[in-house]
Amino acid sequence: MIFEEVQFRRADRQVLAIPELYLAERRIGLIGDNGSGKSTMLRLMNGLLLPASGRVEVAGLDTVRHRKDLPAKVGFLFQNPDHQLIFPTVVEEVAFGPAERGMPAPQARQQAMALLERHGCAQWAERNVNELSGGQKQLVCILALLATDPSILLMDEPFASLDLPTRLRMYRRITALPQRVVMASHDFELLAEFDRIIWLDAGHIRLDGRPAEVLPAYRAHATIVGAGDALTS
Ligand SMILES: Nc1ncnc2c1ncn2[C@@H]1O[C@H](COP(=O)(O)OP(=O)(O)OP(=O)(O)O)[C@@H](O)[C@H]1O
Repeated sequence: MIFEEVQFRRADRQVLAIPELYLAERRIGLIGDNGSGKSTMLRLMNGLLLPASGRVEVAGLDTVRHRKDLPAKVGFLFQNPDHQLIFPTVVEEVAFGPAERGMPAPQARQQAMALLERHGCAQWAERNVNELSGGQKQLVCILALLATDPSILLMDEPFASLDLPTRLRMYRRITALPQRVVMASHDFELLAEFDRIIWLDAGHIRLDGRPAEVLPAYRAHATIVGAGDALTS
């Protein structure tokens, strides 16, 4: 994945500026305060947003010129599961991606059932997605994404509403995945296992390196900022 002289604006404001970035590690974490540009960066990688200037290349594809080809290679997990779930039942949701990519419907359904079983949620198969809790919906989104077997997974705070046992299960699952993962997260326990962490600050890369370097630096910054708020409130 490559960012070259990328600028992105919202209304009149520049919200992301990345002069040059080459991402080759298998597990990359994005951290930063709310509004620092993490979601924007992920959406530039999946072609949902296009750079105002510069170039983004993902899985060898220029996101502007090859936008239509990106979904086959790049899986994206939204922060809010309601933005992702479109089918009435859980099994239909998980079976949709592979069926859309040409797998015969019965086989796609069988594979979806196997995936649901492996994650202990086969009993949800015929349930309406709207009847699930927020965390359950999030898990269905993750399984639907894994079912499509993309070569790159982009995840925007995927574990925010999962309970601890489910979160630990998903950690193990993500760690074992062969795919490249880029994940925006505030979950330092998981990010500590990653290969590279990028700290975004007001749309700029403030620090980029190993978790052992970047996570404590961000934590120290957050502590200082938090203490400042406490003193002034
Ligand atoms: N639809 C929008 N219209 C205008 N500005 C937006 C829009 N979406 C995001 N922004 C702005 O872009 C900037 C970056 O937002 P972004 O969602 O990328 O941040 P983030 O780091 O993912 O935040 P969070 O941790 O809260 O999810 C913020 O200043 C935000 O206010």
